[in-house]
Amino acid sequence: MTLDTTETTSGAEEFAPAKVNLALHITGQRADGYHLLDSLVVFPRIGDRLTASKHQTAVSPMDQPSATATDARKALHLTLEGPFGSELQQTDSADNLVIRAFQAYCTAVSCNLPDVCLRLQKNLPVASGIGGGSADAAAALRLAARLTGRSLPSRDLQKMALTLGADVPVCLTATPMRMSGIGEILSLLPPLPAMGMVLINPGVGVSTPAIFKALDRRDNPPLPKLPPRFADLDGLMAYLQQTRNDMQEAAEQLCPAIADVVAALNAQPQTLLARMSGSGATCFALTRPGTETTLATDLRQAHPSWWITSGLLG
Ligand SMILES: C[C@@](CO)(OP(=O)(O)O)[C@H](O)COP(=O)(O)OP(=O)(O)OC[C@H]1O[C@@H](n2ccc(N)nc2=O)[C@H](O)[C@@H]1O
Ligand SMILES: Nc1ncnc2c1ncn2[C@@H]1O[C@H](COP(=O)(O)OP(=O)(O)O)[C@@H](O)[C@H]1O
Repeated sequence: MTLDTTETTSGAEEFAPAKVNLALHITGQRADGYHLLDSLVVFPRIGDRLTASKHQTAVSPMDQPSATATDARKALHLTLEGPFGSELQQTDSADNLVIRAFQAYCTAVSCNLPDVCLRLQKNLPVASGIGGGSADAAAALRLAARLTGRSLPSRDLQKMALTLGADVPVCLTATPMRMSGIGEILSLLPPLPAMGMVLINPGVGVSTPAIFKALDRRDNPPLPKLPPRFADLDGLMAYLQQTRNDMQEAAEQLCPAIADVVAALNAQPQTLLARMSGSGATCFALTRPGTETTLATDLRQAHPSWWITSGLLG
């Protein structure tokens, strides 16, 4: 995917695509408790948007943001908008991964924080297995690099990303990757065929550490050997059928709605593969390109309370 980075009259913008684990094998555990993964990660054109604009001294009542959080100590202002913005409002803005990433970057390049207002359009559900916070952190690192005009060697940037979260390094690439270690070892995948994707969250937040803790096994086999290329979408599906999400069973036990989502996706003719992403509760279906919209529409009618969205991959 080409990352959508724009300069507009209102400022600079970074797209923060969702991270979807097409397969997630848990292969071990480090002495510090972190789990070793072997995962195929992709980035649909579905995500948050982070914008930086020059400080405005006066804001008319019409322009008042839906929710505003200010990091007073450092003069970085973060406005939270969009369908899930208010959920993050309860958290201190200094803990928001956008602010943490900005601060970490500016410290590393020995720059003052740029005098900008940050605006996060939060379209992705929070704590939902699609790395919304990690995607935002990665977008903030990219934006900080643009605004300060100072770059970091890629090895240092990846190291910094890992301190913000195990999923942040892969989100920095926003490119289909095989991810291993605890998230820091990344390798390119063979080119993937075009496909559609539907994401569904049943409206339940799931705690990543809680699901890791609840796992029955931590020594599962790694991913099967990847072919040099996938002939077509059917070839990719045949490969993915041999893979799993090793967190899904534990997540379904703690959050039974996940099994309902996967069953609802599997009952639709457009679905080629349905599975949970990350530690849940968001699940995805892969479809032939063009059929993802009807799948999303059909399920929205049957399950109006679920968050359902669709997009293309590749
Ligand atoms: C499970 C995955 C799969 O992609 O996705 P999500 O469900 O978060 O989307 C990730 O490994 C999550 O990465 P991320 O959400 O960045 O995790 P972090 O903030 O670094 O860690 C949160 C907590 O999860 C546990 N953790 C995380 C990563 C890992 N490889 N092993 C772990 O045991 C640790 O208990 C840690 O304290
Ligand atoms: N910008 C952000 N977006 C989402 N979550 C954030 C953000 N900043 C901090 N967080 C915190 O990070 C945690 C993990 O969020 P998230 O990345 O959405 O989870 P997941 O990786 O499971 O999808 C949440 O509990 C949330 O409080």
